[in-house]
Amino acid sequence: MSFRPSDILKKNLSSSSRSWLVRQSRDPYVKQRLASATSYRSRSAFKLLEIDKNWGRFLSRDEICAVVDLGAAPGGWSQVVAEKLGWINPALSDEDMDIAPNFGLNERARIDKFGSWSSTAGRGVVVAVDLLPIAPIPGVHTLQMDFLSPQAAGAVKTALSTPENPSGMADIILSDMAANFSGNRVRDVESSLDICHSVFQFAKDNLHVAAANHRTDKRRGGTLLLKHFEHPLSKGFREEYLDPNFNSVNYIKPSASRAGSAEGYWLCRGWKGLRSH
Ligand SMILES: C[S@@+](CC[C@H](N)C(=O)[O-])C[C@H]1O[C@@H](n2cnc3c(N)ncnc32)[C@H](O)[C@@H]1O
Repeated sequence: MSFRPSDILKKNLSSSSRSWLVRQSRDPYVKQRLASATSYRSRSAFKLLEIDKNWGRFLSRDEICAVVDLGAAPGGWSQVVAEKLGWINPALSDEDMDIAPNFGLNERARIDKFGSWSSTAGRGVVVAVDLLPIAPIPGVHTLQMDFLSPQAAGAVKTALSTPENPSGMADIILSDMAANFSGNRVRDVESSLDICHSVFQFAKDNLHVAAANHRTDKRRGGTLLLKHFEHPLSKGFREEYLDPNFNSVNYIKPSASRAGSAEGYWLCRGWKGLRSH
């Protein structure tokens, strides 16, 4: 499938729509995603693949068995996680995948070789939440709801509680949630911070704490990957809530994230289990 706006189409569009179309048509990640109907559903998937690859492949560790994906629609991140947990057949091994700098190009090779994604028996549970519907993904339990609603935490907890994960605790919480842009910078940052606070509250009650005895149980403190928008208020949030409660917090701007966007991610590793907020 190609994505090149025709001259007639370009002539009839507003200048902002025209530049959007041109930008899309030149974007290597958009091209890659459109190359196959069975490939990742979102351009965002390449951000998660890049972060995982550059930060210790935290999605693939053996002990990972419960992952929450917040703001998951259309499902690109959930596809990546389902693949890492073995729910989607990774026809090529991780070693074969040379994600950077041409993120996902081996995905094309994988699809060419095997025809389409195929599902297998994986491990663990993935819970994906969004206001919008998410088409089924093997191994992923989807919840269509507002994560900021009072019912959300309980619903996610129930979905996480499986015979394999009786505590209902999460090993990894991912949040790519973003409210629709209003165009008002202050309001947009405030909505992003509301989301960050709500995700932190959920993490506080539901992220695995490191196992007390590392010799018998290798489980580390849980991981939180949290999208936010750069702003002094966001920096304050990080200093007050994230830095004291995780062993490490890193700011990441993946190359698949558009340079002009203020979005960034905090990768917070080693939840300490403090309950001070
Ligand atoms: C950038 S998209 C996520 C893309 C996704 N990571 C992927 O790879 O397909 C952000 C999502 O956040 C969702 N969202 C925003 N506010 C939300 C809320 N309060 N509750 C649940 N989802 C929300 C939006 O509906 C949108 O689908």
